[in-house]
Amino acid sequence: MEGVGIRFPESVSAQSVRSTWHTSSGKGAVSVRRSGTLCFADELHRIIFRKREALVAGQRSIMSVSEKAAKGNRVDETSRLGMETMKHSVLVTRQIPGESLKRLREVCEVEVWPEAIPPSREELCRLVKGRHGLLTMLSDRIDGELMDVAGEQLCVVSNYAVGFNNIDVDAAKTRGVVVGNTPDVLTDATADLAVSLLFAASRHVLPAGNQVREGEWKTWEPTGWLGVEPSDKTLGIVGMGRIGKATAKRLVGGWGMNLLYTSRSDQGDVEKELGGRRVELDTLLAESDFVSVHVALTDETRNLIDADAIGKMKSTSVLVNTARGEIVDQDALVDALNRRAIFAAGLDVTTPEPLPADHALVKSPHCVILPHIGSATHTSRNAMSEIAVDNLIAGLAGKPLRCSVT
Ligand SMILES: NC(=O)C1=CN([C@@H]2O[C@H](COP(=O)(O)OP(=O)(O)OC[C@H]3O[C@@H](n4cnc5c(N)ncnc54)[C@H](O)[C@@H]3O)[C@@H](O)[C@H]2O)C=CC1
Ligand SMILES: O=C(O)C(=O)CO
Repeated sequence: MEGVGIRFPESVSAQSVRSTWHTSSGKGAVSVRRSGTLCFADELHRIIFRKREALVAGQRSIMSVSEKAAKGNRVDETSRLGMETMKHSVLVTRQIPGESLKRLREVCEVEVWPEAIPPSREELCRLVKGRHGLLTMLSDRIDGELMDVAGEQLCVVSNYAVGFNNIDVDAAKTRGVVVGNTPDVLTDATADLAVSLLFAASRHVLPAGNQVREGEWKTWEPTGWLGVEPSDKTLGIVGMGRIGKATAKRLVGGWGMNLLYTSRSDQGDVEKELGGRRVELDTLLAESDFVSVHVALTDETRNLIDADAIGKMKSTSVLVNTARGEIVDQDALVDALNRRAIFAAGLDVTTPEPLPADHALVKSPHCVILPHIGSATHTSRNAMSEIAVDNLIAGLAGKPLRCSVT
C-alpha cells in the first residue's frame, strides 16, 4: 500500500484523516493531520483527492501543503503537481449544446448518454461505474449511493444547471467529490421567462390563443378574457438571489411596480436601486399582487408556498414559479385556482416533471405550465455547457472549479 504524508503548520494539532483508494495499478492511502478546529475540513478533502490523483498519475513526490493550504491557495498547489486529465473517464448524461464537449474529448474519455429521455436509475448506476467525473442534468439524482457505485476514483460532479438540489452535496463532501454548477449565464433568460409567465397567466394568453387555434373565436368580446395588469401594482419576490433580482429589475424598471421581497439577508443594493422593502413571507403574500418564487429548493423551502401561504394571497393575485416545483404545494394550488382564491398561476417547474397531461393543474384554465424552459435560449445553454465543461476539467485536475458549490 502506498502512503503519502502531508505536513500542516504548527497550529495543526493531532486528528487524522485517512483516505484509501483503488486503481487498476493497485490500492493507495493518504493520511492527513489536521487542525484542532475543523476549519480546514473541506480543504482536506480536496488535498486528499489531489494526492490520490497525483499518485494515480504516477507521481510519488511528498508534498508540503502546509503554507498554501493554510492560505487556501489551491491553484498554485495543483499546478505544482501538474496533474493530467488525459486518461480520465467521464460520463455526460445528455447531449448538451455548443462546442464544449469537443474540448472535453481532447482531455478525457467521454461517454455521452445519447437519448433525449434521461437514463433510468439502473442505467445510470451502470454508466457511472469507474468514472472520474460526471456531467449531470437536473433530472439525475446524484446521491451517496450513486457516488459509491461510481467508485472512489470519482472526484467531480458538474451539474448542468444552477440549481443543485438533485445532488447530495454533503454526501459529495464526505467522499471528497467536488460539485459544480452554472450560475449567472442563465439569469437573464430565466428572469425573462418569469416575466413572460406573469403576463401569460395574468392575460389568459394560452387559453385565448387556443380559442383562435381551435376555430372557436366568434367575435370581439367587451367582457371576454379580462385580465389583471402589473403597472403600479406590488410585486413580491420570494428569494432575492440572482434571478429574483433580475426579475425585479425588469418589472420595477419596466412597469413601475412596487417591490417587496423576502431574503435571508438584507439586500441593501436592491433597496437602493429598486426601492424594494424586505418583509416576512406572510406580509409579502398578503400585500403583493404578483408573487414570483426564486428561492433555491432546500429542506427549508420545500412546500414553502403551502395551503396556508396561498390562503394569505389576494384573490386577484398571480403566482409565478420558475424555481422548483417542490417549493409550491400543487394540491393547494389546484384548490385555490378552482375556488378562484387567487387569479392565476404561471409555472415553469412542477412536481413531477413532466407533469402528466391529465393533472388538474394542466387542465386548469387559470394555470399556464411550461416544460421547464427558463434557461432554454441558445446563449444561456451554450454558456452553461462551457461552464459545466470547465468545471469538470478543473475538478479532474484537482483545481478549483470555475463555479463550485462545495
Ligand atoms: N426554470 C428554470 O429553468 C431555472 C430555474 N432555476 C431555479 O432558480 C433558483 C434560483 O437561482 P439563482 O437566483 O441563480 O440562485 P441564487 O442562489 O442567486 O438565489 C437563490 C436565493 O434563494 C435564497 N434562499 C435560499 N433558501 C432560502 C430560504 N430558506 N428563505 C429565503 N431565501 C432563501 C438564497 O439566499 C438566494 O438569495 C435555482 O436554485 C433553480 O432552482 C434557475 C435557473 C433556471
Ligand atoms: O439551472 C437550473 O437550475 C435550471 O433549472 C435549468 O437551467
